[in-house]
Amino acid sequence: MTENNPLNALVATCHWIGEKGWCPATGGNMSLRQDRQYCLISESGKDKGLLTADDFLQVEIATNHVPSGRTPSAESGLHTLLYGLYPEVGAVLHTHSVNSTVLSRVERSQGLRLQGYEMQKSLAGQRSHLDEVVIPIFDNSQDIAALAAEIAERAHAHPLQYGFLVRGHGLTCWGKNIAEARRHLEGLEFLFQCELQRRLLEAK
Ligand SMILES: CSCCC(=O)C(=O)COP(=O)(O)O
Ligand SMILES: [Zn+2]
Repeated sequence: MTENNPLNALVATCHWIGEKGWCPATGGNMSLRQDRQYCLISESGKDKGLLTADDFLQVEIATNHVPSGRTPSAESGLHTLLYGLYPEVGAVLHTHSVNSTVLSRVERSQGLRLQGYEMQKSLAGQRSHLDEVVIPIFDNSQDIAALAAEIAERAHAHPLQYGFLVRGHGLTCWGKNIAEARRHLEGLEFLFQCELQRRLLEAK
């Protein structure tokens, strides 16, 4: 996967996500930072496994203004929140996998604790399975502005890393570029599957 053309790399990543089955129907949304002021976000209501470059709309990070007048993702406010909070974030991927949807409901606290997995090292800066990685969980809301405000509030107390879950909804994860966002997505999805299976087996 080349990032000589980041938009092409993002489109290829969307197709890969579609093949994985992590964005059924019209679920999910994806974006790419253009610069400090603007990002490109997928258009609302499309099958994200079939996106083309024309399906990405420019959105102003500070205001959510869309110069084209078209309709970007209903969850654009979560993407622009991340770009606004963290200048190092270069790409954001939001998916609706079965594992992220179920695990975020089974885990009733405000964070999913992952520990003991070698694959934690797929996440930037993680060096040992002995360390604990906590993926925050937020209750789902149809009010994206309110959800973004809640996430921002928690992020000020505990800076966000890698991704967060929205309960019964899915995963939003990111990276400094598309390759890193994609690695975080694949790593987290693997960890979610392991954790769900572990809980199922240990409950017997
Ligand atoms: C059946 S998808 C419900 C909306 C959603 O959660 C999502 O991720 C897709 O919304 P978008 O506006 O980005 O198409
Ligand atoms: Zn969603």
